[in-house]
Amino acid sequence: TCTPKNRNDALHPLWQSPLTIPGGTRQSPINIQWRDSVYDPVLKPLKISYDPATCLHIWNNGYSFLVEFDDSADRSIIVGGPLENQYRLKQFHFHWGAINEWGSEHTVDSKFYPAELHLVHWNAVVYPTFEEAVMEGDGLAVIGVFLKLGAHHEGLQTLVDALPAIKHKDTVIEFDVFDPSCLLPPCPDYWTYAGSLTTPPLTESVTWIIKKQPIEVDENQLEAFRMLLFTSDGEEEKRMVDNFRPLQPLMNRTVRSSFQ
Ligand SMILES: C[C@H](CNC(=O)c1ccc(S(N)(=O)=O)cc1)Cn1ccc2ccccc21
Ligand SMILES: [Zn+2]
Repeated sequence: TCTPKNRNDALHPLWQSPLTIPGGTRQSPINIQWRDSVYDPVLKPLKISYDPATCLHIWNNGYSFLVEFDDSADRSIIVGGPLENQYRLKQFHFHWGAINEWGSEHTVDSKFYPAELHLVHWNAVVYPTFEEAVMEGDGLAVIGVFLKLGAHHEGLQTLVDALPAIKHKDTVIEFDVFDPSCLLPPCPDYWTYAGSLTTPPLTESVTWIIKKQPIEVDENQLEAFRMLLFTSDGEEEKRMVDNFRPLQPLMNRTVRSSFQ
């Protein structure tokens, strides 16, 4: 079998794209080594205000399932934390594993969680469109929330109940009211670092805000994620699992914490 001359040339099976961006210096995800993170007293609390009525639809895009929001005005926004401007919520989605041993994109002290939620926001103060913000260093802000196996999560169940209707790639259903705040842990503590999108185009445009405290979901809810398919209706079925990118080198970056 022909193996790439080095791992960097390996193609990731899921995305048929290089595992590393040539010249990439701020790629995501990364391992967060708790003891190496630096408390920054200048970091403000993150202020989150979402309008549940901005929710549009939930769909399977062949990588994950995502809930999209009306981002034509400043109705669902985050501000503060490490951010200079306010950022508008565009969508949220998840990454998960085939089994509970792995599935998250970021790790904490090399520990994987079974899944990770990403709430994707863009800097509409500075950039006219999301597409342009995707290409800029301060264009996006993504809140990462770890999911751990535990109690049933009421708020998540609303999403889980919709999944059978979007089993196949490119299926979508109306989703008119949902407040993503119910998916956030109560603890305000977070880590933050400069990174990238974890799927193509892998642009280095994301200020990552990773919540320290995970939310708890139960086994049935994780299994519901795993019944989704990467494939379209009529194609040979491929279960949507392990849709996370491998860890990327920290390089010359410091992870800051909002807590001591
Ligand atoms: C990026 C955009 C599609 N991707 C995303 O929006 C996205 C958002 C968050 C993450 S994560 N997992 O890091 O939170 C990953 C991908 C399409 N798009 C817009 C402009 C554009 C230009 C070239 C190719 C695709 C393009
Ligand atoms: Zn993601």
